[in-house]
Amino acid sequence: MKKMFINGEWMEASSKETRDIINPYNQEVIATATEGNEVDVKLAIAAAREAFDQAEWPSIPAIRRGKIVHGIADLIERDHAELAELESLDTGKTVEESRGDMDDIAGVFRYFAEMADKDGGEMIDSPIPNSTSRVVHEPVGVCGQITPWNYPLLQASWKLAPALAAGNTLVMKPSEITPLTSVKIFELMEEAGVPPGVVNLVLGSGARVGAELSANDDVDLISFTGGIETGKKIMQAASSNVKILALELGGKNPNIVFADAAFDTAVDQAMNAVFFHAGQICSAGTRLIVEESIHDDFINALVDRVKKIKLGSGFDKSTQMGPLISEEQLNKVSNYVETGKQEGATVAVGGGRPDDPELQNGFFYLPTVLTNCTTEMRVVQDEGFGPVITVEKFTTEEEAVRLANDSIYGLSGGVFTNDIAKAERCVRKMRMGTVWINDVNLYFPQAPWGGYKQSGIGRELGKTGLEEYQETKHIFQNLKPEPVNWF
Ligand SMILES: NC(=O)c1ccc[n+]([C@@H]2O[C@H](COP(=O)([O-])OP(=O)(O)OC[C@H]3O[C@@H](n4cnc5c(N)ncnc54)[C@H](O)[C@@H]3O)[C@@H](O)[C@H]2O)c1
Ligand SMILES: C[N+](C)(C)CC=O
Repeated sequence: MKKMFINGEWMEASSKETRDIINPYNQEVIATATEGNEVDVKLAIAAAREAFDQAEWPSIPAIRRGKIVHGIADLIERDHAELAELESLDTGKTVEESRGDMDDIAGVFRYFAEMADKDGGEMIDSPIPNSTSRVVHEPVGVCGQITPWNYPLLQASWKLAPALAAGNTLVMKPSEITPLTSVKIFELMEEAGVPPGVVNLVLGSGARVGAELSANDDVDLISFTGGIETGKKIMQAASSNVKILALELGGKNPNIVFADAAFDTAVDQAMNAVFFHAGQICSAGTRLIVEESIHDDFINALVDRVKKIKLGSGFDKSTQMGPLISEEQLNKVSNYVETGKQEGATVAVGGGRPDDPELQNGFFYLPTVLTNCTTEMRVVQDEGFGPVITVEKFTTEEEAVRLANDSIYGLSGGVFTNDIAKAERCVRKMRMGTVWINDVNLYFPQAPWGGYKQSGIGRELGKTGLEEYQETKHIFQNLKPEPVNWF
């Protein structure tokens, strides 16, 4: 039984309800998790509140907090193989991808561990005679953290590491369908010496655990990664006590390919942009925008390679793409492609489930390329969150940028060209939080991550990722106090 971690103790939900955790490759039950509700999350929030207000964790020297966060990274490296396998079992992604995630995750804990004691505040040149003025950063308090199923531990690490380094206490709610690595990281945080009550884990649904965490007045900050509609609900709930809010939402990310780009690299990267983790990536380059003069050759080359993508178990070394996460997601992607067909898109390859008998129990969908797409189509505007690329054409640089920006989202985008001045002009006009020139889907702890427009509010990672978990305080000191005699 996968349990919750509240106030330093592993426990079952008060209701004793449970949930089966399903392997998306074959629908086998791989674990049973206790299913929390409002009662459990209130208990966890009370523990986090007390741990913060007693102030042991927020007030220990930051260098000691940093050492504990480094210790968590050490344990992730020690248990790297086990964590990667758990993540693949739970999500269906290839073990190779999960290993890469675990490297990134250890790096995120190290990055924020190093930052913990580097902020000594800032002196301000006070305009008032005989005074000092300085700015210090302090932890925000109790943080609620809600994560999605597509990168369960990676998205959790982007929240846990900075929150801890900055001296906060927290309650995390992972996706109810992929809790395995989140449970494991809480075991590792306990082993690393994080004091009781500082980190709390509540398992359960968004509608019950997530909603309570977002609305509860004892929570000072809510950090959410997930879909846009859930983000809007959380924003409303968080208004109850004017919580600090950080939202990492969806994307519908353009990938512009100019005729002068290195052709084979651009084809290769157009695939990397979207077929990792079966396209279930917020920053997946699902909108391919290709210059008309190379469009037909580009699509032919792309389709040739897409046909060869090997689907299968994430544990099979020859597998290049695993299943979708759930039946619900499979239906969503199938309906999305059907919508595209009705709108006039052409299926150049894929467009359905594979007929390989070995894949019938898994939630597999073929890698798919839809051509003849135009910006107003739903398939070009909606986040499908599956292995599907839509292809649009352009003739001028201005048109390419205009198409790329024609979206409610603004998470990420790519530009492929050998003309660096053109690339620079384009990326400066693209309204997205991350833009790549001649590359796709790269992120690392040192650089901020987040969205423009409806892709979110705030930034994770980088210096800003720590600041998200800090309050800013101005301290003014009168060095020569005496009566003012105004009244
Ligand atoms: N911007 C990013 O960095 C980023 C990263 C990963 C995923 N995502 C986005 O996440 C989405 C896929 O993940 P998902 O399907 O798990 O998203 P989701 O919004 O359905 O669920 C995310 C989390 O929110 C919880 N939740 C659901 N309803 C809730 C409510 N009313 N109140 C509080 N919590 C609630 C869920 O239980 C889950 O833990 C995609 O849109 C993807 O683009 C964004
Ligand atoms: C943020 N990222 C790219 C790691 C995962 C998005 O789904």
